[in-house]
Amino acid sequence: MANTSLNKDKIKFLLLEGVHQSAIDTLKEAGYSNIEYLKTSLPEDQLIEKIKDAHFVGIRSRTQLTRRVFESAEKLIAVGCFCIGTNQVDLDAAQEHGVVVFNAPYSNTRSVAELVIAEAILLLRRIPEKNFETHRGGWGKSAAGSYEIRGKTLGIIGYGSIGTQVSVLAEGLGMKVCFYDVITKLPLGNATQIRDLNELLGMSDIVSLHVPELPATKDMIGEKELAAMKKGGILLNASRGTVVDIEALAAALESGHLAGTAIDVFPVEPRGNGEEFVSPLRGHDNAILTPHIGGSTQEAQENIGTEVAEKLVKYSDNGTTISSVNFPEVALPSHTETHRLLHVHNNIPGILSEINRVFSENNINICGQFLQTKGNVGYVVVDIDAEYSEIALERLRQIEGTIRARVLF
Ligand SMILES: NC(=O)c1ccc[n+]([C@@H]2O[C@H](COP(=O)([O-])OP(=O)(O)OC[C@H]3O[C@@H](n4cnc5c(N)ncnc54)[C@H](O)[C@@H]3O)[C@@H](O)[C@H]2O)c1
Ligand SMILES: O=C(O)[C@H](O)COP(=O)(O)O
Repeated sequence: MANTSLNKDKIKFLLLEGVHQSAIDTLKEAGYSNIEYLKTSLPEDQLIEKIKDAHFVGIRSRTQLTRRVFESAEKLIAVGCFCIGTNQVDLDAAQEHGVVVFNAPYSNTRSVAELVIAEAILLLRRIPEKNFETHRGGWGKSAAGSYEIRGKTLGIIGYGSIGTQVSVLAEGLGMKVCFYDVITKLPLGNATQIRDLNELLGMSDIVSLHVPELPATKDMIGEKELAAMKKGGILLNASRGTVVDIEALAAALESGHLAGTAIDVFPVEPRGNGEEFVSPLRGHDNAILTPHIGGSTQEAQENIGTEVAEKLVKYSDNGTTISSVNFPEVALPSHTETHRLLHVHNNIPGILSEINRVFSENNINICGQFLQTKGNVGYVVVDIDAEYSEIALERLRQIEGTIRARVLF
């Protein structure tokens, strides 16, 4: 088991939002026992108090890690997003404070893809309305407005990890698939890339959104885009709530322009279970509304727990930052018989020579050195003889532009 300069029982992990038990198991197996576990997210002020003595924090999509939070989190060295999205984290502020952010880019993608396909079938058969009607004592046996999925056209917006899986599953069911993406993508199966969003909207029976939350995707589907969809079309959104203008969607359902919708993510979501969900879509029988559970399956959550916890352990034990979303990526070998210095600094000219001066002036032999920069931050890792690590660490911390430095034994 690798050693850290601080005893492992002093390294505190704060895990929020009920991340899976597999995360705790992974941390404990690696020797980390100082774990505070909360089932919910925390509002900013409470989070600021809790995070003060944490070295690592684990969150899901609900916890907002703002600049203010990073300013108070003096001990924090890494964030684990136990989900795909990282839009809830101020990544620039994290970088400026030398905090590495990891996520789980793939583990829940299959769960989202399965949900989307299931919703498409249910909406084409008008099951949500029939379900409500039957529960109310009605009996609406009719084929009117009900269709097979076979032969229908699915338009995917955002052909990434989830969009591509939806594409493959849809083709397996006999659908025609087209997609729109800002990047030229290799189509899987017989899918076709369409360069114009309006064209895709006009040719699809079902439109499914799989883009990230970005300024460019905010209200990407509004009144104009909904009008460009086929009459009787179906809209699915399991990406981010900001992507669809929800008032315009409600209007498109009310006017009968759309036959149905399934929405898993909303512009404003309750902060936790128990808080009322408010939306203009409530009360529409042809709208499947789910509480942001696209990735909420046992399989996905267990895999995410292990994946992200392993990344945090690796960074703590060894300094590796591979697959970080905001930090220079460095894959490091293990360091037996040497001590490892980790130096995070502002990416400014001359800082590497300042770092190397510490070793040359103190006659310290460098056994291994790794450097990577990303944006405004640089990350240098230096393996040296154990006896010199304390003095070198002290000197490295004095270099102007240093954000954070630590040593691994
Ligand atoms: N509902 C849930 O529980 C749930 C679960 C997992 C992921 N998600 C969300 O799903 C989304 C997609 O996830 P992913 O893993 O497929 O992401 P990804 O990064 O693999 O794919 C996103 C795709 O969108 C494309 N894109 C970006 N901007 C675009 C634009 N303006 N127009 C068209 N295409 C654009 C990208 O080029 C990329 O191909 C993310 O927002 C993620 O947070 C939601
Ligand atoms: O970004 C994600 O992976 C999804 O939005 C799921 O987030 P969750 O873990 O908070 O359900």
